[in-house]
Amino acid sequence: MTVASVRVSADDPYDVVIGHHLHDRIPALVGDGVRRAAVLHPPTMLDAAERVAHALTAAGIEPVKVDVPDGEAAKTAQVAARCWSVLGSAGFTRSDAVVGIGGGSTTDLAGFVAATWLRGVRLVTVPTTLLAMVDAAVGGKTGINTPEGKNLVGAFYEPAGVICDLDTLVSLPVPELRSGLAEVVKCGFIADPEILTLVETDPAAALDPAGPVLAELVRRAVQVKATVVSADLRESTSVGTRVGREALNYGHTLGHAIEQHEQYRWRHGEAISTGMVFVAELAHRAGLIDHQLVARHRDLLTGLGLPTTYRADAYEDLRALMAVDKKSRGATLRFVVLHGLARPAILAGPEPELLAAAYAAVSRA
Ligand SMILES: NC(=O)c1ccc[n+]([C@@H]2O[C@H](COP(=O)([O-])OP(=O)(O)OC[C@H]3O[C@@H](n4cnc5c(N)ncnc54)[C@H](O)[C@@H]3O)[C@@H](O)[C@H]2O)c1
Ligand SMILES: O=C(O)C(=O)C[C@@H](O)[C@H](O)[C@H](O)COP(=O)(O)O
Ligand SMILES: [Zn+2]
Repeated sequence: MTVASVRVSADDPYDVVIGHHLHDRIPALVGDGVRRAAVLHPPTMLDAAERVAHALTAAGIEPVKVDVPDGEAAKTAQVAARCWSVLGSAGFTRSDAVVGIGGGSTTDLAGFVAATWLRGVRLVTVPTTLLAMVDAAVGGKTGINTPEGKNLVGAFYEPAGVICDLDTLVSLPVPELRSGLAEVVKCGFIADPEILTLVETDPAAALDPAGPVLAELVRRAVQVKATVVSADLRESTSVGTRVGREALNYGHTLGHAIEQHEQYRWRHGEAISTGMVFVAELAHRAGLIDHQLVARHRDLLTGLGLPTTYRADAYEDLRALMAVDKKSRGATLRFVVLHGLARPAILAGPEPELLAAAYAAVSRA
């Protein structure tokens, strides 16, 4: 049953289908002319991958299951190379396809493998975490990490379609739901304040994987992402303070630095949560937003059980890690900030004192 279908209209339009019992639709999306499909999945999604493999077989498509490491450990050059070897040994051609079923780590890797094998084979993403449904599996950013930083190697490569089966969220641990909600809340601050109202009105309902509130939050967040990506797929339209796709990076400059500093022990959404409060503090100190909007960030995110502080002694390390952020231009750090609710903009090269003061406001001993 489809709850909503959201179109992404960038280079090659495709739909993000949100609903229940949707996995039967995967073979049709993989495509008629396709002979074989590699099904990349983490160990936690083995059963789901087997069901998908069964459905593909029934549709006359030969499945090749590829078990990839769980979590961030999947996003390495070594794992990508292992996937290329599997495709190479199986003789995958351009009439074959890649399906990524799992969280954002799996769909980022699967997308990168699909983008790079033979310079591009068909890709279908099947996100099974909240975070991947509302963000990672949608919009064509694919990639892996390097020792120097997060997502430093990758490609913009669009899927042929995205299947968000809400039923899979029922087995998702609560901390993973919270992490996904951080990206949902991000969409609220940058574009759709109704998201914030829904979460503030009933945070427990937002965390109920089987309830209607979460389904509505998924639809709204996917719509925000689709609108932004449709206007600026390759993140190339920011000029001066005006921001394009980079708006989706709200909270990510510090967030990615924290993830790397923690050697990926923090979940992505947890790091982004602290990162959002940090840029709200930065925008406030730059005279762009009032303190009530900063407090709204803190209250909403703590209300969801997400972190909003980080170690005071890590500041110098984090500054160095932020320098490799993709938004940097030369030595100039660029941050996505708000000029008001749902008014994202770029703040380039803030004074070191301003940065340090904003960090002090989110730091703890
Ligand atoms: N490409 C993009 O635009 C984009 C956007 C946002 C985030 N990301 C990336 O996504 C990654 C984070 O994704 P994530 O939060 O989904 O983490 P994840 O992929 O590591 O998944 C989190 C955990 O949930 C488990 N899991 C997945 N589905 C499950 C289910 N239905 N039931 C039980 N357990 C399940 C996984 O095995 C894993 O242990 C990060 O690498 C981040 O950089 C990419
Ligand atoms: O889709 C985008 O664009 C985003 O920035 C979404 C982010 O939530 C996501 O974490 C993305 O992977 C970050 O991209 P990066 O370019 O900063 O690596
Ligand atoms: Zn993110």
